Amino acid sequence: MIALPQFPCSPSMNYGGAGKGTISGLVAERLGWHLLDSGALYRLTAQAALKHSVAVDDEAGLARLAEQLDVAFPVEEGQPRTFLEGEDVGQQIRTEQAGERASQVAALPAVRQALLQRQRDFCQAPGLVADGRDMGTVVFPDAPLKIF
Ligand SMILES: Nc1ncnc2c1ncn2[C@@H]1O[C@H](COP(=O)(O)OP(=O)(O)O)[C@@H](O)[C@H]1O
Ligand SMILES: Nc1ccn([C@@H]2O[C@H](COP(=O)(O)OP(=O)(O)O)[C@@H](O)[C@H]2O)c(=O)n1
Repeated sequence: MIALPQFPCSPSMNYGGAGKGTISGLVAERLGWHLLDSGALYRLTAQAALKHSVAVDDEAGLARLAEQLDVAFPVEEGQPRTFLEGEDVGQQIRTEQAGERASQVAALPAVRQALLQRQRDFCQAPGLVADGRDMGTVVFPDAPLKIF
């Protein structure tokens, strides 16, 4: 982790429920680095679709939503929060149903393409811990450390 490019990224990939989100958060906190929970972006895209009545099979409409997604991940009183268009949706996007909708929108290539640059934009100094299945292969192929 010393021979790093300008803005190092450490993607982690794993199966759902294995604890990768928890570990990623702890590592980012310990290093004082940024954190990308890529799954949250897919969950938020699905949530935005629900809010704006865009069908889960409307690939072009979903890609537009993903491109324009108004999201924020502030930490308030030590707690990470997830905002969509100014509304705290942290609870709503964590339900099983929200996860299923996220998987549906994540299967659409145009949505994945739309979220690609947004995810790369998270890679800022002093570094980024990026959590998600395609972090090391597609989003940050040059990451100096990949944990599978
Ligand atoms: N080391 C651990 N020991 C016990 N429970 C854990 C540990 N890491 C994570 N968990 C719990 O397991 C569940 C899934 O963890 P999470 O980090 O969301 O997994 P993933 O990101 O791989 O889907 C959460 O409820 C979390 O609190
Ligand atoms: N990098 C990523 C992250 C999530 N996803 C999708 O988004 C869903 C929600 O991601 P998550 O990380 O919150 O959930 P789990 O992987 O823990 O189920 C996943 O089930 C995948 O379908 C993806 O396709 N690519």
